Amino acid sequence: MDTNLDLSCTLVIFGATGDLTHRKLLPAIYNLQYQKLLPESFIIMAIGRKNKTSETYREEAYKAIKSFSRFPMEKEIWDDMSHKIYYKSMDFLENEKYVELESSLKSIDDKHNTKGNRIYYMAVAPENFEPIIDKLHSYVIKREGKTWHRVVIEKPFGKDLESAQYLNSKIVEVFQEKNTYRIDHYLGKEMLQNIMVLRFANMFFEPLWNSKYIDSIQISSSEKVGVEDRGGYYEKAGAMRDMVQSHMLQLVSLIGMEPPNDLDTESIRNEKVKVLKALKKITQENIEENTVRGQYGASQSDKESFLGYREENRVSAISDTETYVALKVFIENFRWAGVPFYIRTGKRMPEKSTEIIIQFKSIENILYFKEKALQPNLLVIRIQPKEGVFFQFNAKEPGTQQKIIPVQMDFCQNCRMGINSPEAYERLIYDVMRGDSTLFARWDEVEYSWRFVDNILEAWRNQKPDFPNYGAGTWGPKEADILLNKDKRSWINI
Ligand SMILES: NC(=O)C1=CN([C@@H]2O[C@H](COP(=O)(O)OP(=O)(O)OC[C@H]3O[C@@H](n4cnc5c(N)ncnc54)[C@H](OP(=O)(O)O)[C@@H]3O)[C@@H](O)[C@H]2O)C=CC1
Ligand SMILES: O=C1O[C@H](COP(=O)(O)O)[C@@H](O)[C@H](O)[C@H]1O
Repeated sequence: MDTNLDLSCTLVIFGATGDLTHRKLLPAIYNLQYQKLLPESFIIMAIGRKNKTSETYREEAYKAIKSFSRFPMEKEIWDDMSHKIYYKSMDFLENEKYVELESSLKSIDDKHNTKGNRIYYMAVAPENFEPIIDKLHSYVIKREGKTWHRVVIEKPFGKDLESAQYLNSKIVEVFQEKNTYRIDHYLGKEMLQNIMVLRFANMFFEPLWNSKYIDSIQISSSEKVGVEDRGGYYEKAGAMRDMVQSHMLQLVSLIGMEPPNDLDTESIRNEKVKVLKALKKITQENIEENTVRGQYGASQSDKESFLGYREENRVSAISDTETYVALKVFIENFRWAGVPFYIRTGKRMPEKSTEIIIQFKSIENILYFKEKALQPNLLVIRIQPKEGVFFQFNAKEPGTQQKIIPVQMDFCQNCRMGINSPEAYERLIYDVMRGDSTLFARWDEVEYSWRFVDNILEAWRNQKPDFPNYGAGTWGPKEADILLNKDKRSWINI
């Protein structure tokens, strides 16, 4: 990466009054400013529908950053940043507003010497991605000299394969692939970036990373929160589109991929996409034995009481939107033949946690046959909230008796003094400025994820689920336990 790159640009945020901008984007930008990573000519053009002045928007941004930033709010840093934030109120479905927008952006370019470079960030509902890009094409974007125009598309990228293909066809009319950043913020998380390092920089993992030594893999991402106030969006998405199509399948790719020839963007993406192409199809014929879906219902205990998904979000009383998914997935290639990848994700679970558990095969118990069955070795990659690596192995319990017990080595990355891991969005926004798309999804990754997910959604459409089927604050429907019990395994909660 060229460290002398000129990062001058205007970041145009569509949806700047929304939840994502407040909780993630503004704090991430402040954190970059805090670390002195932003150039003098870095400007934010915040766009929302609500009527407000740049001054009132700055006050709102200040509060958001104060609440959500990992670095403390410091006057000097905020002063440096705040006067470079502009707000424009516009309905982004109105054509003439784009003429005004271009004129505002032009005067910002001239005043702040941004060189005309721009990032258009789509922090808006998915159905608005295409109309905005279309209008930018007609009224705003002009390719001139060395200036660059990049687009960041939030997820979900489409609602199925067909809509994703359509959206992509519209994007390529305006932006080259190298200027298109399909964001999956999980890829910006520290421990996801660490997966390749763990696998390919350690002699004791890579030789064992295959079906000969690995029994099964569990990838779990649980959230304590419910759908909160995103019911309008979520009702059309569900956990499958919201989490599995993007984040969970990215985790599968990183765990399953072959070593790339090189660490450049395309070599890594080439290997990831091969995993997605090799996923065994789940269709009507095998849906029962490979999938479980759930929706949380109301629950009450001494400590807490929760509304069910339907009441909490005021959606249809017969909504069949899933807030929980568990899958058994196979990668049909030489390395992974026969190794199940169990995936689960859900809202309103007992805790917030994302982790990957690699369960190794049990050793032939020839020597220690008097023992109860020896515990399998486990390698746990902790993504969040604790970041680190945990390894479980067998050892002799101290004492006069021969007793073997599982013991653990636990490396906690974010417990180490002085480590305050960057938020995913910090890294990702910085990468867009630097023109590095390694941690973003290439079109074919999105395409093959949809191919896999669409088959499941199609099969589910043919059956009416019996929802709600798990209580808020529990680990999901009992069928998810049965999914593993049938294979003589169970979910591991470390
Ligand atoms: N929130 C999150 O944690 C995450 C969100 N995402 C994705 O980010 C995107 C944004 O999500 P989120 O911030 O939650 O959504 P919100 O509903 O909170 O925000 C939507 C934004 O779009 C603006 N808007 C809507 N319609 C118009 C219009 N016609 N003209 C101008 N502005 C309009 C709203 O402006 P106004 O309020 O002024 O009406 C608001 O700024 C989505 O694609 C979502 O899937 C992805 C990961 C996490
Ligand atoms: O993309 C999304 O991710 C969040 C979970 O992200 P995390 O970084 O907090 O694990 C999820 O809540 C949201 O529904 C989804 O759109």
